[in-house]
Amino acid sequence: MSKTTKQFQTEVQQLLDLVIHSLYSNRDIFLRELISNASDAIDKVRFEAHSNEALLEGNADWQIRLIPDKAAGTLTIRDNGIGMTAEEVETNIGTIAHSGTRAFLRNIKEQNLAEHPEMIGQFGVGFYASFMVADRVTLITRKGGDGTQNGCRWESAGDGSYTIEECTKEGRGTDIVLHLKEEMKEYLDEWKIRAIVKKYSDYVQYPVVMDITREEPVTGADGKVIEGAGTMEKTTTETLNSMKAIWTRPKSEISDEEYEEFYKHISHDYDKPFKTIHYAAEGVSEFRALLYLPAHKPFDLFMPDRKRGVNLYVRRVFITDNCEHLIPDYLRFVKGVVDSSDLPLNVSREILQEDVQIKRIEKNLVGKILSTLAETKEKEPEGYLAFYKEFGPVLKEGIHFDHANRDKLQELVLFESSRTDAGQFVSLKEYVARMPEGQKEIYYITGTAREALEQSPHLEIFRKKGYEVLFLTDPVDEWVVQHLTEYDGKKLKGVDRGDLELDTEEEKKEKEAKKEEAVKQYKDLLGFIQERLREQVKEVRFSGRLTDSACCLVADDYGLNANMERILKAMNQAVPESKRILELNPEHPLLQVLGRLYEKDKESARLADYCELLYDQALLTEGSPIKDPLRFTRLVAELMVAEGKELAGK
Ligand SMILES: Nc1ncnc2c1ncn2[C@@H]1O[C@H](COP(=O)(O)OP(=O)(O)OP(=O)(O)O)[C@@H](O)[C@H]1O
Repeated sequence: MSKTTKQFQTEVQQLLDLVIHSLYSNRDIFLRELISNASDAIDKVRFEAHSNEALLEGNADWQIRLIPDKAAGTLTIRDNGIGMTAEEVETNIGTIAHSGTRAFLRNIKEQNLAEHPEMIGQFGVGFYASFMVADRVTLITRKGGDGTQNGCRWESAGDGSYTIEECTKEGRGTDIVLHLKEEMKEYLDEWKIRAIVKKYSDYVQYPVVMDITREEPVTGADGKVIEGAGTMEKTTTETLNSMKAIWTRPKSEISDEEYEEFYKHISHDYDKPFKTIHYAAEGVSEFRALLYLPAHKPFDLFMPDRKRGVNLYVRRVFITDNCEHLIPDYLRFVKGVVDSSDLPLNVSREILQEDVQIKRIEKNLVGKILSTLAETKEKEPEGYLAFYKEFGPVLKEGIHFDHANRDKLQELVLFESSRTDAGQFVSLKEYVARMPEGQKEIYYITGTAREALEQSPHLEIFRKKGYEVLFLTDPVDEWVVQHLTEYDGKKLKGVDRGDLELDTEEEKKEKEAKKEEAVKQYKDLLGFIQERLREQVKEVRFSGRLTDSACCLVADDYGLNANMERILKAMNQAVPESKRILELNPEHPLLQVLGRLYEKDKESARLADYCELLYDQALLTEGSPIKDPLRFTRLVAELMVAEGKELAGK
């Protein structure tokens, strides 16, 4: 392959522009990113060499070497990791594979990145961070096991294009040569480099080395200083990091700053973590875990191709960052490291899928995370609330998927309610504790937004009775309530489904009497409305839940409610045919008008129109779309005109 010039994928260039122009608040991190890539590359070759020793080329002296060259103005980061083929360079460096990340980048333009660098930090600028300090970057790499002539040289000035060509390269691995910008030459300074490595990469488990040259007194063959002989330059290779995997150290010896830096290293988050969980499990399964609960949700929390957050190590050797069964999906926001003493080093990724040790570890991690959350909720309610606002919708998925931990999870979930202010939450325990006497069930309403739910006619009777209703506005809530059907011996009941057990015996009798009276009076009318709306509803009946509104739609106990219908449609799923019940308020004046019209002329077109309007009204008040908005507005307009004419005639 001769030297070719190629264009970056649009989003890569966009990312580069963002890095160059917006991310100047902490340039030092470029070195952390490159050392971290080098360390990942060594992890990979070390792991793959278990099944293919040829990759090693006889060199297992793992090392990341930093080479500052003041004369050339370059800083080189050299590793003897896995290296890349030319194709890999093109896909890894020239493109962004994740569609979610691409979409995010497209949208990020409008944000003020200079003020919110954490937005971009969320997915890690990785290699591109080089361009914060360099105006040209050369990458020379060769894949382990390939011949020395199969190297690849890539170069770019970060201005939209790059060149790529083949080259020879002696050692396996990758050199990143940063041609430092004039004002970035401080990164050639030994002390600056030392300080950055110590701060950001101390725990990297391979030696980060650098040649250090010092003026020293001349010594003789016996190593003794020769008096009066002056000084000479002496170069020694020094390891700059302690290489102590932070998770293997005792908790008492680790400072908050160290925990924080490690979190930032693995998560690319700019913020501190919300909670750090560090422990050693002993017994059936032996492992150490260092887990973090982030403070803010990443942009890709709901994207299917997001990265997993917990890396698996076996006795300090990295195995995978993609172990599916290490942590359940509903805790996918957790970041960290698990280091097992039980698994074999050459465990294959396929075996991991089925491994009983992994299942044990998962069970233990989940238990620890949930108990930490429970403790936090108890001791730091405000902190927990802030965390819950970020991750509550994900945590709630556990109620649906994690049967074994449902009891614990139901203590962790929070909901807004008719008694909380917007943005404030209540737990099920608190709800039950403040239930007024006489209330037997826990009530909730599902929908898309609190503002809409507050207006719902379904709440009227609950307001009157002083019963609190939980507002379930996350799409996942519909699934949550399918599994969370009871709490503390009390049934959870949707206010928009089935019959409600709200009244005392006396109230019931009174209401029944009223209903009977209404049925007697409007029996034929009820039948007539039902007939007119045969296509739309299953039944028309009088309501016990309305006090102010004229009508509403309710689902039967197992039918689809309006919210579920909306969610399924939004997911492009087939919505099963399910008609609901139209409930009418027997005391509403509208019913009397309909009654009079019916008596006067059953065949009247206006009566038929009113039936339709009634149904549309019920749909609109619950926030559902009506089938024919044009016809609806025409009917309302006609009504207004008729009213006008009547007025004129008076
Ligand atoms: N020193 C290296 N040796 C081998 N491969 C590398 C090296 N540096 C980068 N790569 C490859 O390039 C890819 C992109 O690197 P980049 O730093 O941009 O992102 P990343 O490391 O995958 O993601 P993140 O920085 O978010 O962890 C890496 O996934 C890796 O495959």
